[in-house]
Amino acid sequence: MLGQGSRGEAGSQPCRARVTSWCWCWGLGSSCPMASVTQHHIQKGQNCFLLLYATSPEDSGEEQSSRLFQFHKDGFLVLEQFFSAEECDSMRSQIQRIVAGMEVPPHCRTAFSTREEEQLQAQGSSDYFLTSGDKIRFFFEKGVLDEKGNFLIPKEKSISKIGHALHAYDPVFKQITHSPKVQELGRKLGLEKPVVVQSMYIFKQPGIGGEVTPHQDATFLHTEPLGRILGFWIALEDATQENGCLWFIPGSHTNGITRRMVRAASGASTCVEFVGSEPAYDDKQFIPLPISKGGLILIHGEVVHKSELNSSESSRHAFTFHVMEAKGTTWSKENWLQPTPELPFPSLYT
Ligand SMILES: O=C(O)CCC(=O)C(=O)O
Ligand SMILES: [Fe+2]
Repeated sequence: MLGQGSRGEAGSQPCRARVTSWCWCWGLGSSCPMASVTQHHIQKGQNCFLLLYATSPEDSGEEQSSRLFQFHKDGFLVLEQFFSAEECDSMRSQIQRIVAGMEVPPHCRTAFSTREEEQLQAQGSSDYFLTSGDKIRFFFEKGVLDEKGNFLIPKEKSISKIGHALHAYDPVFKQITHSPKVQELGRKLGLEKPVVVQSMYIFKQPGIGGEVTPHQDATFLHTEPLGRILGFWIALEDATQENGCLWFIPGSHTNGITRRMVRAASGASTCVEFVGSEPAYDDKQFIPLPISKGGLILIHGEVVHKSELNSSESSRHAFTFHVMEAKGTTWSKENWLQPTPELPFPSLYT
């Protein structure tokens, strides 16, 4: 079984060694005995995973090692059938119950978007968004509300996402987030003190589910140093190119971030603002990652990813949560999302 335990010696000739074990390297630089191997063999970035080379063949776990190698290389990893159909259905049923009981005052009905201008207009000016980190709140697609916040289409078809604390306050999502297999994966990833910072249920409604423009999650969830954020994205239905699966730029997680969303100074007209800008990526750099219901995609906090408008007739529901390795990490006080006395970021390992 692959684990963190078998710390083999760092060979000076890593290419000849067999990669059988690994841990998360937090960019410890020269104090890390494996740093030279990492830099030589994996990537040049400061924040990267560190492969360890096992000394004994019994430790193998080659398949998992090669998957992890792929994760380090690409910045994302697909784990098919991580959750069962029943687990996916239980999340879907639970969200139906939550939506049935939804009450959102008209003035709180804001559209969710990752387009910068819209974000500043809608989320950025909205306290409803800014204080949603420790709540279960509802965000809507563009064009589904009139000026007074009345629904133009049935409300259950108008929701874009629910966030940002299902993992803490809803029993079904809490159980999934902290499920033994997620915890085991965290341990295999070498996470020592992982905390859950946010969660979202994303609907990608048929016909109107909006695009999520290219971004890096660390733009919104900034840490010092970088490299401490990991997204868990769970397909609750088959995600295809037609209904808006995720797309990634492989290897784009190694060059830091280009943009940050920060809390604006008090008195500003919006609650958040952007510092820096997202480069214009070439569409050809992205690869689609279709995945079946129950699949899990691990998303490195700095990998560039997006999803397109869902113009199909099938929805594309997903549950996603983000974890931070809290050991030796500072959460930015400028992030829109802040831990609160009611909800300090909970440990993944509970
Ligand atoms: O589900 C999507 O379309 C986008 C999700 C995403 O960007 C994320 O979970 O980090
Ligand atoms: Fe994202």
